[in-house]
Amino acid sequence: MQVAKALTIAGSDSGGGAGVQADLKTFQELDVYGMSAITAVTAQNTLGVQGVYDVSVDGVIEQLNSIGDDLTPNAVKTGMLFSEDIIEATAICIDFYGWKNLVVDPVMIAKGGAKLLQDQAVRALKERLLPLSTVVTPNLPEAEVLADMKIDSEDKKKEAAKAIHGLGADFVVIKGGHDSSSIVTDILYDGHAFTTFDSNRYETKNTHGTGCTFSAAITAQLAQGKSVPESIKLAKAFIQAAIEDDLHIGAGHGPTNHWAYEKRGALT
Ligand SMILES: Nc1ncnc2c1ncn2[C@@H]1O[C@H](COP(=O)(O)OP(=O)(O)O)[C@@H](O)[C@H]1O
Ligand SMILES: Cc1ncc(COP(=O)(O)OP(=O)(O)O)c(N)n1
Repeated sequence: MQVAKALTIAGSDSGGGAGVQADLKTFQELDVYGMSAITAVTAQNTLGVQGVYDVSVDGVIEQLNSIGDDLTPNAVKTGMLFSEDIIEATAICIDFYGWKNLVVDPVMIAKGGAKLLQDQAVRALKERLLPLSTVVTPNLPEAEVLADMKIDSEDKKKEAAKAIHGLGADFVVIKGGHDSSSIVTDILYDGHAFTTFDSNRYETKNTHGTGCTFSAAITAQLAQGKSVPESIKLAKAFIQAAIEDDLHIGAGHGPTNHWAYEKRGALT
C-alpha cells in the first residue's frame, strides 16, 4: 500500500485539541501518514495555556534530521514555532532536505491570549519561512501583524493578502473565524486573483484548534497531490464538520471533532 506522508513542525497541546495533536488526528482522518517534530511543549487544556516549555534548537534539528534522513514527507506544515532560533533552524532544514508543499500556519497567540510566538520572532517568520511556503494561513490578527496594517474592511483584507503574498508565499489564505458575520469567509489570493470560501458560522464556544486543524487538512490534501484551491475546499468542509459536530469536552473552549468529516462521509 502506497501512502502519502505529511510532517507537522509544531507545539504539543496536552489537551489534544490544537498543535501537533490536532495535526496528527487530521492527517490520520484524511488517510495520510503523520510525522511530527515538536518545537515546544505546552501545558494546556480547554481553559487556557498554563505553561510553555520550548524544545532546544538542537532538539528540533535532531528531530528534523531523523525525519529527513529516512522519511521524505510529501507535504510539511508549521504551527507554533515559538522563537527566532527555532524558525531559523526549521527554515534551514526545510531548505536542506528540499521539502515541498509547505503550509505555514503563522501561530502567534492562543485564543485565551497566551503568547505562542515571541515578538522578536515575527521578522524571522516573514523573512525566513514565508519565502519557502506554498500556502500561508493567517487568521485576521495574524494577517494584521504580517501585513503590518489594520484590517477593518474587505478591501483591507485584500490589500493585506497582497502584502503577505509579497513576502514570498505562493498562496495566501486569510481566515474569517475572527469576523463577526454570519457567513465565515476565508479568502485565497494566488498572486493574480481572489477566490472566496464561504460557510455558515456555527455558534459554539468549542473552536479550540480550528486553525491548526484547517491547515493540517490543507497539508494532507497537498501531500496527496491535490492543487491548493482543491485542498482548501476540502479543508473548509473538514473544519466545518469538525466545528458543527462539537464534542463538548472540557469546561472551557473545547476541541473540534476530528472524526466528524469522515463520519459524515460514511453516512452519505
Ligand atoms: N464559528 C465558526 N463556524 C464555521 N467556521 C469557522 C468558525 N470559526 C472558524 N471557522 C473556520 O475555521 C478555520 C480557522 O479559522 P480561524 O478560527 O479564523 O483560525 P484560528 O484558529 O487560527 O484563529 C477557517 O476555515 C474558518 O473559516
Ligand atoms: C500548541 C499549540 N499550537 C497552536 C495553538 C493555536 O491553535 P489555534 O488553532 O489557533 O487555536 P486556538 O488556540 O486559537 O484555540 C495552540 N493553542 N497550541
